Amino acid sequence: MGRRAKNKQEAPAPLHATPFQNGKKSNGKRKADDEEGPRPQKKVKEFVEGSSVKTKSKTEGKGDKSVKKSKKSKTTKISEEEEWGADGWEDVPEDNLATAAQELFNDSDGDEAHGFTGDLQDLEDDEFDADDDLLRDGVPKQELTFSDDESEGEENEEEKNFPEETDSEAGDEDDDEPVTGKNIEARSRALDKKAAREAELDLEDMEAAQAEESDDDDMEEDERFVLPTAEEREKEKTGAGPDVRDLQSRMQACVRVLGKFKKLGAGRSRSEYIEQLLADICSYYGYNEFLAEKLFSLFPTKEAIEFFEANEVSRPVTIRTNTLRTRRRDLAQALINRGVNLEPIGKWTSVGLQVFETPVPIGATPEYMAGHYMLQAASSFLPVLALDPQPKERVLDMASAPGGKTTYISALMQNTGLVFANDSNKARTKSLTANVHRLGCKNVVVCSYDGREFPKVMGGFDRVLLDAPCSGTGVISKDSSVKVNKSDRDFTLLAHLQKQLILCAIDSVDPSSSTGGYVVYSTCSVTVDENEAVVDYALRKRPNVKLVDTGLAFGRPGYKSYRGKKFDDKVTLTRRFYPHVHNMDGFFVAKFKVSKRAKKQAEETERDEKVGERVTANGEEEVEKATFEDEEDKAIIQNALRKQLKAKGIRVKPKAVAIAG
Ligand SMILES: C[S@@+](CC[C@H](N)C(=O)[O-])C[C@H]1O[C@@H](n2cnc3c(N)ncnc32)[C@H](O)[C@@H]1O
Repeated sequence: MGRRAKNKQEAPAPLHATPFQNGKKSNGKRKADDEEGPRPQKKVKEFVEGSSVKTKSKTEGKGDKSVKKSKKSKTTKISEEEEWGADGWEDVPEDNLATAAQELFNDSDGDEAHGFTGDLQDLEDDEFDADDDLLRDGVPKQELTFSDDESEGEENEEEKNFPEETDSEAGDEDDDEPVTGKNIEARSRALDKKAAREAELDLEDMEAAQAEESDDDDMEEDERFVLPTAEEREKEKTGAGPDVRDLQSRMQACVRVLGKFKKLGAGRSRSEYIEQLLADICSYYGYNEFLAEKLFSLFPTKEAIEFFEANEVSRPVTIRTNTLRTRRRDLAQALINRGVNLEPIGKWTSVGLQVFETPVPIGATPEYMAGHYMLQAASSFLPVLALDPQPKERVLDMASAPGGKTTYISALMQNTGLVFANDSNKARTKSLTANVHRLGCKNVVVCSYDGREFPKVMGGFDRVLLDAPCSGTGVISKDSSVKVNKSDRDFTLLAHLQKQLILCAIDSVDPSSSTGGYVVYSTCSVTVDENEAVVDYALRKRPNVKLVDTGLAFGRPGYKSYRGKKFDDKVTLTRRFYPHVHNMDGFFVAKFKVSKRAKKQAEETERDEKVGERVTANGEEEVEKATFEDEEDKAIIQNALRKQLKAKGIRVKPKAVAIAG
């Protein structure tokens, strides 16, 4: 069994077993899987002075050819995104691209490599002939067949040449045989079948494990785990900290006890075990206590550990075909010819490809430079699929930089209509503009306003996407700084901003749009404060909107209640995506239909907005003005305006500073 089926993002795809599954090591079959092929990079932990943790990749420095982000790229990304959380990795830093491109095409003109936005054909014919020949040497030109490309309406000759596979043929597919244009579709089907067989085996394994577990019960009763005493814990803190293995087995033991508390509780309270487990999670994975607890409380105990484990593993490298420039089959063919090992992501997307190995930098191939694809996390396709933009519509992407979703929206609209790509961060609109040009999106207007200024700036949109600034708790595997740099206050402020933005997004929609009238709200965070609580707030503040089905084929329903706070029943229509369940970044998607406001409703909303109520991140109700006319909002908006003016090189009067006392 090769790595591909294992990493394949068929949804919902189970990730590898974690060391904590069933409180036991992963089963033999999974181990065999692991041994056969590379897997997402696991970070190895080094415990330094008790609780602080350093992480490094096992494959670091080994010359591994599998795709991974360079250290430089990671650092740049973190600094760019630390404020708002990473979202996918659409914004491959331009510097990296330029260097990588130059490495790949030493003969080509650096400026052209930067600025080229034309058609690949031009590149192939002119500058890159020699290099392409080199790259193509030894890789015979292959033919490729995809039947599900959205750009294709008719069945073509090539497809007819591939008869349906029988089960046995699919099963006999050899994983080590190279992927070719001809066999890629068959391989994909075979892998689907293998995955299904695997799932069956998993079930059998699980049943066997459960049976084994009950046999073990007597033994477990004899070997009840005893929590360390307060002194022992203190000693651990002041000393060198527990050994990694001891930590692991203590966590396993706590999970096991909490799973069968009545039997194994050993006279201690549940909260004592939870406290110990949380302390160990902080030491082992390197989270601050606040975030560890916040994330832990989202899941049942065993699943929480699976979530934390999945955050230690890189997500698969995925790209989105830009159908404005090419078709997926042609793109796959071109990349395969360069030696790239790839496969369609899954049935739910007709434009996504998953890259397993590549001998060339995937962010600097001629196809990349010519805008044939976007480096884009699979999760980042989802809000756009939910938005479902139609040709000729007027769409607002309210927080759009660096443009992964904007360019997808533009492609789905087939370069017709208008997409307003807004982002309040002027600096980030540079990479947005670059991507818009590279991908040949001609229906996009880039602008830079604070999203809360809409619809005053502009309204009447058929659809609005609010891919909101968030804490990034869904993308910890890409940006581990989130583990330690988020506090309670950050979540309160973010939720406040998200609530303001979502109302503006709703108010920017034309409720009488004949084709649309939708808002999609998404975040790359998994916390309830930033997701269900925001959606619930919008439903209460805008009685003219209702939640509708996202149309996404997978994902878990949103929480109906959380920590004593009950949300609107329809919140279950929202979708949550998790690294440990779907093998993609943690993500949240909600879709609203906006209707006309009844006059009475409009008046009520207006009144409400003057003295409304706000739900804080902790679920407490607070009285506040919901209009953006209160002092706090004014200050924020003023500040944003000052920044914008400064960025435009306009001199701004210094702020009046109140001097206390
Ligand atoms: C999650 S990222 C968006 C990613 C983008 N949708 C994509 O797919 O490439 C959130 C963005 O919100 C922007 N942002 C933060 N506050 C904003 C505001 N008040 N109004 C508009 N944009 C804002 C940030 O600059 C950031 O680029």
